[in-house]
This record gives sequence, C-alpha cells and structure tokens, in this order.
Amino acid sequence: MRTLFVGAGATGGYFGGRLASAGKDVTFLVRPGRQTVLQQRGLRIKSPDGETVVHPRTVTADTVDGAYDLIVLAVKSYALEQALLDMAPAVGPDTVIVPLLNGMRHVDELEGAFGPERAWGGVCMIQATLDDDGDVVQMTGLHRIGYGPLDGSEDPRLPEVTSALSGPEFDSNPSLSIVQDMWEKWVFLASLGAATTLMRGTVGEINAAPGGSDFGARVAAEAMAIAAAAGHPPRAGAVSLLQSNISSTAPLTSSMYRDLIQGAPVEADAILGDFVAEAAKHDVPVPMLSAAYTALSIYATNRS
Ligand SMILES: NC(=O)C1=CN([C@@H]2O[C@H](COP(=O)(O)OP(=O)(O)OC[C@H]3O[C@@H](n4cnc5c(N)ncnc54)[C@H](OP(=O)(O)O)[C@@H]3O)[C@@H](O)[C@H]2O)C=CC1
Ligand SMILES: CC(C)(CO)C(=O)C(=O)O
Repeated sequence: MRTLFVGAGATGGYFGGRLASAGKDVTFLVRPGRQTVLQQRGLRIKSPDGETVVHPRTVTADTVDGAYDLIVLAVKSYALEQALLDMAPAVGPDTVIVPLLNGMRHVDELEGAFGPERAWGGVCMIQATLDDDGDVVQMTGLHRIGYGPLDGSEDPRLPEVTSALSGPEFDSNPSLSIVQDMWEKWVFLASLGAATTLMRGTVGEINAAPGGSDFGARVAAEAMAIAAAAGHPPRAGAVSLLQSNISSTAPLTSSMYRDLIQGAPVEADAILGDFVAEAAKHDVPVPMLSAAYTALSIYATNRS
C-alpha cells in the first residue's frame, strides 16, 4: 500500500521510520524545515535498543504526488487545520486515513473534511520526542499502534492496512473497537497529562511527594468517571493500566509535560479542554482536571 505519513515528528517519525526501515512503501509529507533536516541527517531513531537511520522519501504540500492508499496523520492538534488542507491532494476515493492524535476532536474534523468512509480511528502508545538535532528519541520500550474503522465494521481494507502498518519493530493492532480504544487512551493521557503538568513533575516525583499518590488517584478517578458518563467506561485492562501508571515510582511523563517544560505549545484544548467540557455535559465534578486545564490555559496565554 502506498502510505503517506503526515508529519515526521516524534510519533510519525518513529512509526513511519520503522516501517520505512522494514522496506514498506512510506513517504512523509513534511514542511520545508523538516525536509532539510531529513535530507541532511536522515531520519534517525534513537531507542533504548540502539540507533537506526533511514533516508525516507519526502514530499511537501506543493509536491504531493497524487492519491495514497493510506495516510497516517501524526501532527499536533494545533497543526491539524493546516495539515488537512496540505494533505487533501493525497486523498483519493479509497484512501484510508488513520490519525495518531490524542483526544477525539480530530475525528469530527477528519470526517467533515474527507467523509466517514475515509476517516478511521487510531491510537498510539509511545513515549517519544525530538531532540535538538531533530532525531526521534524513543524513551522507553513502549511502542504500539492501533487502528480500525470508526463504525467497528469488518472493512475489507483492514487486512491490507494491517499489513501496511505492521513491521518487526513495534506492536500493531487492528481493532474493531477503535472508538472505545481511543476513549481509553484519552482517559490515560488526560490523567497523566493533567497530573504531570499541574504538579510540574514526573509521575515518580508526584508519588514521592506528600499527598502525591492521593492526588494521582483522584485525577484518574475523575477521568474514568467522565468516560463512564459519556458511555465509554474503561474496560478492566485499561483501568489497571491507568492505575499502575498513575501510581508508578518511575520517571514517567506525558508529551504535554515535555512540551510544557520546553516552553513549546501544548495541546491543552484538545486533551483537557474537551475532556472537562464532556464532564460539564454530564454533570461530573472534575476539580483536579479543571485545575490542570486552567493552569495550562494560563501557560498558553502567557506564551502567545
Ligand atoms: N510524543 C509522544 O510520546 C506521543 C504523542 N502522541 C500524540 O501524537 C500526536 C503527534 O505528536 P508528536 O508526534 O509528539 O508531535 P511532534 O511535534 O513531535 O511532531 C509533529 C510533526 O508534525 C509536523 N507538522 C505540523 N504541521 C504539518 C503540516 N501541515 N505538514 C506536515 N507536517 C506538519 C511538524 O513539523 P515541523 O517540524 O515542520 O514543525 C512536526 O514534526 C499528538 O496529538 C500527540 O499528543 C501520542 C502518543 C505519544
Ligand atoms: C501517555 C502517553 C505517553 C502514552 O503513549 C502519551 O500518549 C503521550 O504522552 O502523549
């Protein structure tokens, strides 16, 4: 399958780079600055297991070369609007689009732009970032991608998409319950994101501080209550994953926390703003999550 990754940052660069390295037909839609870095240094992935470099095919918005079978969307929520315009020439009648963004708002935007027959759901679990050289750094051994049709149907394109997104180097999961998977990921990330950004520390640091473990447990309980009220109560596996991570003593972070401490833009509206709004819709009290959203909104205003 001719596959286009939109964005070659931490997530797109990691999963697309691994697939390119495994010989899959992968192209990256990038902006000119990123294209120069990839041309000069290659796409380097630094992981706990070592370093890999690939020299992938890239296009920019003005050189998109026709329709792709599969598009993996890997930009931040605040870059979505422009990315949807830039990728439009790559969308054909049978294109499948798999987003890796956190939150849920991009689902409506994708369906609105390209139709429900092309917009699928997607999630990724990884802790990754770009370093000062523009190399992708995978910080832990976690690397999993999930995808599937939003209506949970056995779409005939699923086996081919699965094959296109499967490489030897990461876990790849086709799913017939992708909306539930995305909600569970949202609960997980909103909890980790709210806790780490409000407390300005890693999960391990929070749990080592007085009151920290109680705080983490309250944040997680609020997040699970929102999902339950919205009709997506986390399943047992998701509950235990969240509970074990939020009470961890390890230096776990979230992409939003890493962005915050680097002074970069944060996805506060898409990850916490929409989540808090969902709570209000269902009259679920969420004082901890609201406080985290307020704090991030102040940060966002002050940096603009
Ligand atoms: N990092 C992580 O550990 C995880 C992140 N996520 C989620 O994945 C999503 C992507 O995050 P992440 O990969 O970390 O973000 P990054 O900022 O690392 O990468 C995003 C990339 O998108 C590129 N981009 C933005 N607009 C366009 C455009 N119009 N055309 C082409 N490229 C564009 C940026 O390029 P440029 O260099 O030009 O700015 C940047 O390299 C987010 O929603 C995040 O929450 C999910 C799980 C884990
Ligand atoms: C919580 C985590 C690390 C899981 O992939 C994540 O999605 C993020 O930090 O954006």
